[in-house]
Amino acid sequence: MTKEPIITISDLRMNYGTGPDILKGINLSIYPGQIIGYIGPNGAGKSTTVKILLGIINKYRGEIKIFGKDILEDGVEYKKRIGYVPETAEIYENLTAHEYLTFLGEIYEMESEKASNKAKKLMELFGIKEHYYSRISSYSKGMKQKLLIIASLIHNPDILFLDEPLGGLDANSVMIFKEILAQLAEQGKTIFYSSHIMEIVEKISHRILLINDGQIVADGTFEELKEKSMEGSLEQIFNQLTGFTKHKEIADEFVSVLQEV
Ligand SMILES: Nc1ncnc2c1ncn2[C@@H]1O[C@H](COP(=O)(O)OP(=O)(O)OP(=O)(O)O)[C@@H](O)[C@H]1O
Repeated sequence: MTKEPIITISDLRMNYGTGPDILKGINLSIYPGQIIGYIGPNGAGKSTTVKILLGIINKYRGEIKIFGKDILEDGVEYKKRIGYVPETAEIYENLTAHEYLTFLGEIYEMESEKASNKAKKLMELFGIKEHYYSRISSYSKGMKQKLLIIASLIHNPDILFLDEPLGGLDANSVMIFKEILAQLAEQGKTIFYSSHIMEIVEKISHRILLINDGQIVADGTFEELKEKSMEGSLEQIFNQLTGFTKHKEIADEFVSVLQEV
């Protein structure tokens, strides 16, 4: 790979104050123009990694460089070039989409009118333009998700962090969004895609990272992981690498407990 990495993570370790390390020495170089599928079991450390990269958590050990600069030294500058769809949305329900998106645009130093026009166009393309002046509290789940996606992209960021971004989206919208991601990657944007939906991660990712118990245990293209593990699907690779073989046993027991009086 001839390009310079856009994100470099060196020996990243962190804990939440008490107990053992949640991240146990992560080393990664991420290159522009790639969709990175970031997967792992519940509690493995995915959201923690993303929150560190976003600067939300800054008590960590190791070094992180984004756009070539240590993020602890770069302050807010690098954040202007980053977009984020969080796992749980903290949308300001009492605002309208118009208010929310123009407010965000202004934070990103866009002209208010330009931000508003762009927001309206993007809402139209997602089929929700007629709700532009409605309060977000009146939106359906999928509509809120579309709004979050627009909010993460309105300033045309170079790196996009997506945490389970498809929640509530209908099949047609999923198709549009997957195509948008592919085109953004082609333009050289970097997309960090964290999800539990293995079929989608398998299809869209140029590179898959599997974190288990705070460590990266697999790193490669889907084809590379498949070859190494001798498994056919990403779901099976995930089961194998996380040492999980008991789904039937646990389900049997769960159903049998339900039948107890
Ligand atoms: N604010 C917090 N305080 C203490 N421990 C936390 C906090 N947030 C997360 N943890 C712990 O850190 C570990 C990693 O959590 P994290 O949210 O990064 O996992 P994840 O891989 O994103 O999981 P999921 O797939 O369930 O979203 C878990 O053991 C969790 O209990």
